[in-house]
Amino acid sequence: MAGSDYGTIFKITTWGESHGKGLGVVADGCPAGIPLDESMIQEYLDRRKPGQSKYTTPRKESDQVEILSGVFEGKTTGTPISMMVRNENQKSKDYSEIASYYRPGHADFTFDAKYGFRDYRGGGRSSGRETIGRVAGGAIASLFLKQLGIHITAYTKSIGPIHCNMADFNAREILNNRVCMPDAQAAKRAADYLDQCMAEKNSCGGIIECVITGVPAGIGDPVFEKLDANLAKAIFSIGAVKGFEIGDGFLAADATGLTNNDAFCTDDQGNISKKTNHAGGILGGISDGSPIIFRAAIKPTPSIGAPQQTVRTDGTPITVEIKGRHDPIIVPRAVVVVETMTALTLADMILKNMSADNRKILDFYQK
Ligand SMILES: Cc1cc2nc3c(=O)[nH]c(=O)nc-3n(C[C@H](O)[C@H](O)[C@H](O)COP(=O)(O)O)c2cc1C
Ligand SMILES: C=C(O[C@@H]1CC(C(=O)O)=C[C@@H](OP(=O)(O)O)[C@H]1O)C(=O)O
Repeated sequence: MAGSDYGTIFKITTWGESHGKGLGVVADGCPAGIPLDESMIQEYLDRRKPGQSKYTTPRKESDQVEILSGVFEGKTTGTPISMMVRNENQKSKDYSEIASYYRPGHADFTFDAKYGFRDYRGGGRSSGRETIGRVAGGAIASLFLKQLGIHITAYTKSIGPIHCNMADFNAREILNNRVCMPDAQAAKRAADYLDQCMAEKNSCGGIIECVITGVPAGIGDPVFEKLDANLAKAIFSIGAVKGFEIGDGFLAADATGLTNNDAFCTDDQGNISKKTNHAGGILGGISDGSPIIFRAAIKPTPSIGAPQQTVRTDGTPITVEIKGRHDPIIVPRAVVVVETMTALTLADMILKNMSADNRKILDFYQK
């Protein structure tokens, strides 16, 4: 299927469907010599896997990864790294009904419009389960970036009307509570809100924020390959993402030049930095050395049990109560997907940047 590849030098191709035999990724362009084994990938996949709490889909999958190629004696070899996860808990008969109608908010109608035929078992290729390949490939990109001192942290900033109080930010909470919020009190209130939505067979959305530290100034290309443009594309490619903003984002529209501009300054060591970070760490599509900060808006899960109006594939009106095993909220499961798509984008742009400055090329050849 066209559109399943992402990246230029460090690139991935994801494959598989929600109810097929399995899903996976081929990650190519990763430099040789990076320590890698299955447990390092599994750590990331375990943060994404379904069936972990009452706030995720009850579909129980172990999501155990197998590395099929590209790793020898615990290190990447520089050749394509192929990884696979087998589906174990498909209950495809629960989905026979949705073959005959179009779920509001899901991709059923548009897949039929495009291909004239769709794998209706679960979301098929449009299922959130496809993100397994992104997380596995992006885990490698994250490990590549960590050795450069670049760290990516995403978390749930809000769920429905419940927002984290950033004064209470506690990084350990992100992995500790079921909604991945860095504020324990907000996490409790969010859980209550989710209980209420679930009791009404409804779903809700929220916002994921992502902070990247350690990116030096100078990463990203002008014009069509801007770092912020590529991050927006990577994040928008995740199912259910409906908004992206960087730095002050949409609030910048309410600011003036004086309040929005970040003043430059020089520190004690003579390094140039900025006094504030309204820009979110990117100017002219190129990193400016400040932390990169962006947010993604995630819509409510489309497949819900409450009655909804739709039509059958032949156009007859119908009221549906969708069955199957669905996430009551997508946000917490998408946090690690945002992190790993960010890692893939940055790893690729850093590798592309190696040829940007003749001084660096001369340095390499004159050594
Ligand atoms: C991690 C993840 C889990 C998801 N879980 C569900 C789910 O359980 N049920 C559902 O209807 N949609 C779920 N989605 C959202 C759909 O995949 C998505 O809404 C659908 O593909 C339509 O794409 P769009 O919302 O980007 O237009 C999930 C998405 C992600 C990223
Ligand atoms: C199983 C996962 O989440 C699935 C994402 C999803 C969707 O429509 O996006 C729908 C449900 O599964 P199915 O495709 O069987 O309907 C979720 O359970 C997963 O992400 O691993």
